[in-house]
Amino acid sequence: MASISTITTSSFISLQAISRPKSRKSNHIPSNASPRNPNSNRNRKLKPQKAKLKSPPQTITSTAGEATSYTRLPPLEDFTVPSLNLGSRPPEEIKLSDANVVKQDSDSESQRFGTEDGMDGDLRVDYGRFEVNPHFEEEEDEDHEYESEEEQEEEEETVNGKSVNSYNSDGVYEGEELEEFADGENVNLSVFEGEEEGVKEKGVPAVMRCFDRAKIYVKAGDGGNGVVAFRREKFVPLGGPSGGDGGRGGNVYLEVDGSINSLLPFRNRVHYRAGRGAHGQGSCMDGAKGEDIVVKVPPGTVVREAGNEEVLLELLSPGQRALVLPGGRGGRGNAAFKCGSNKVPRIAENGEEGSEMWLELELKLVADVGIVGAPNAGKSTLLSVISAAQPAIANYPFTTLLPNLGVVSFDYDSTMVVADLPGLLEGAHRGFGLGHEFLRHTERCSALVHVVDGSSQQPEFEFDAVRLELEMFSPELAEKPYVVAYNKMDLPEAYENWQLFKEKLEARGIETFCMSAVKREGTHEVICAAHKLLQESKEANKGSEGWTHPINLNHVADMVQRQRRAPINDFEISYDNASKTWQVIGAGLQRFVQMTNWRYKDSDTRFQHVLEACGVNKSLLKMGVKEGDTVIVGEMEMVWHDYPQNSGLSKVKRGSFDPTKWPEWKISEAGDFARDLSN
Ligand SMILES: Nc1nc2c(ncn2[C@@H]2O[C@H](COP(=O)(O)OP(=O)(O)OP(=O)(O)O)[C@@H](O)[C@H]2O)c(=O)[nH]1
Ligand SMILES: [Mg+2]
Repeated sequence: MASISTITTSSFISLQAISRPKSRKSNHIPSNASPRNPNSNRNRKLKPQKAKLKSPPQTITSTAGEATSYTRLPPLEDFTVPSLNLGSRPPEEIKLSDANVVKQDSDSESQRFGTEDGMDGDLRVDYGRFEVNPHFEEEEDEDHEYESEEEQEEEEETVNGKSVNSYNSDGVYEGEELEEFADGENVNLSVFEGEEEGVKEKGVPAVMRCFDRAKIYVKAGDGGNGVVAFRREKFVPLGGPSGGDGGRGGNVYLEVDGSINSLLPFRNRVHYRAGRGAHGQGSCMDGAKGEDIVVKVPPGTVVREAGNEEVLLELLSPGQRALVLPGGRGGRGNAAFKCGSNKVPRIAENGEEGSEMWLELELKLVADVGIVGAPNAGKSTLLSVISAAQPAIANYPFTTLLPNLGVVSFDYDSTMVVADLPGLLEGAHRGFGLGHEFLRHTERCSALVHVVDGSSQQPEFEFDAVRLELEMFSPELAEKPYVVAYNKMDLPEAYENWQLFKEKLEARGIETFCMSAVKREGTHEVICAAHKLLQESKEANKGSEGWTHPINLNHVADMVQRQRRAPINDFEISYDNASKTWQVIGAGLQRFVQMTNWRYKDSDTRFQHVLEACGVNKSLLKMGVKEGDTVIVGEMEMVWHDYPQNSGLSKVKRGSFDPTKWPEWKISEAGDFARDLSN
C-alpha cells in the first residue's frame, strides 16, 4: 500500500498511459470560450484532404458585375414560374395598407388580378405576406446544427442542388419545391395574424435571394513532422543527428477582391484548407512550407466567428488582406534536440496542427446614401435617373429583390455612392416582405432618401409606416439624417395630395421635396439635398472616431496564436468523482501533447520531464490524486501510480535513480502507436 511518505518521495509523476485516442484533436480556439475547454476536442476524423488547395476558385471572379452595380439580378424570366408570374402583373398599385389585410376573400382577389386577361387568376399573391415555400426556411435555417461535417456537406450539396440546379439553362425552374404551386393554386399567403417573433420570409427561390451572408470553414495547414535521422557518410564516423524540421503549414488569408459583388461563390464552396507543411528529411533538410490559401471576398465584408456577435474584421477596400489563421509550426527534427548531455537524440516532434474556424461573412454595401421607401414608390427609378445604374423598374412591388448601387457624379468633381434597397412593408421588422433583409446595408450610409409614392391613397401613412419600420429595425438608423422625396408628381392624384402632405410634414419640422422621377423633374434638388446632408455628416465626423480601416489586419491571427501558444505551466485541473478521472487542461500542454511523436523513445522521457517541470505532478499530488486514478492530459489518458513498479522498466531507467514510473502502453488499446516499454 502506498503510504504518505511513499507518495512524497515519489514526487515524479507516475502516470501510466492506458490508451491514446486515435481521433485528431481540434486546435480550434473559440474566442468566447476558454482555450482549455475540454469540449473543444474533436473526436471525429476530418475528411482527408483531397488535393492541394489553391487560391479561391476562378468562378468567384466570374460573378463580376457592372461598375456601377454591385448586385446581379437574374433575368426576370428566371422568376416566371407558373404561380409567380410577377412580370405580367396588371399595373395596379399595391398600397402599403394592403399589407394589413390578412384574409381576403377569393372574389376580391380575382377582382384584383382578374381572369379575363388570360392569367387564370394565378397571381393571387399578397405582397404583404410574401412567402412562397416554407420548405426553404427549413433548408436554409442558419442556426441548424450539424452533427458532423459530413452531414453538413451533404446538406449543403442538397441545398445547392435544389437552389442552383433547379434552374435549367433556359431559366425555367425545375425544382420540386414549386410543384405544389400549380396554375390556379394560391401561393402560400400564410403569415398569420398575431404572429410576432421569428417570422422571417425566406420563401423566395434561392436565386432571388441576395447572397450577402455566408458561413465558411477555414483551416490553416498543419506543420510537417520532424524526423530522426543520422548522418552516415564515408570518412565521417559518428556523423551525428541530421533529422530536418518539418515545414510550416500554410496560412489562411481573407482578401478583398473588387471584382466580386456577392457572397454567392461561398454557396458552392464552403471549406477552405491551407496546405500542410512537408515533413523534414535526412541530411538536415527541412520540409517545404505548406501552400497558403487566399479566400477572396467582396468589398464591404464583415467577418465574425460563427456563433459570436463580435466582429473580427471589416474588409472594405479592394486589395486589403488579412491573415486569419497562421499555419501550424513544423515539428523539430532530431538535429534540433542535440545537446551536450544528449548527442544522439532519438526524438522528433509532430508538426503543430493548424487552427480551424467557422467564419460568418456578411456583406454590407458601402454606400453614402440609401434610398428607402415602400414598394413601388419609385426608388429604382430615382437611382436610374441620378446615376448610370440600370436597376430593374416595373410597376409592381418588389421589382428590386437585391440592393443596387449607383455612383452619382456632381459637376464639381464630387461623387457619392447611392444604394437602392428593396421596398419596405409594414411589418418588415418581423420579416414581412424583403426590405428588412437588406436594411443592415444602410447602417453604413450617412444619409437616407425616403421616397414616398405620391399616388398612393395615404402618402402620409405610408411615410409614417416606413419610418416606423426603420426605427424598429435600428434606432440608430432612424436617427440618420434624411430627405423626403414625394414622387410621381406628374400624376394628378399625387399632385393633388402634395400640398396637404407637405404641410403636414412641415408642421412636424420635416423638409420635403417633390419630384417626378420618370420625368426627371425635381430629382436634382433631392439628390443635392442628400449630398448636403452627407457633407454635413462627414464634417461632423471629421476628427471624431468615424469608421476607419484597422491598421493591423492580422490581429485575428495574433489572437489565435496567443491562445495557442499559452505557457505550458498555465493549466487547470478538474476532478470527476464518478469516473475518478483527473483532467489537466491547458492550451500549452495540449499543444505539447499533440506535438509529441510517440514513435520515438525519447519522447516518453521528455514528456515525463515536462509534466514534472511544469508542475502537473505536484498539483495532482496536492489535490489528492490516488493510486489507480485516471489522469487525462490533452489526448493522453494515463493511470496514476504512487510508487515505482519494477516490472519491465530497467531499460528506461538505466543510469537514472529517479523513482519515476515510466508509461506502460497497452498494446491492445493503443493500436499502431503502442509498444510496451517493459520489453
Ligand atoms: N408616373 C410616374 N411613375 C413613376 C414615377 N417614378 C416611378 N414610377 C413608376 O413606378 C413604378 C415603380 O417604380 P420602381 O422604380 O420600380 O419602384 P421601386 O420603389 O423601386 O419598387 P420596388 O423595387 O418594387 O420596391 C414603375 O412603373 C415606374 O415607372 C414617377 O415619377 N411618375
Ligand atoms: Mg426598385
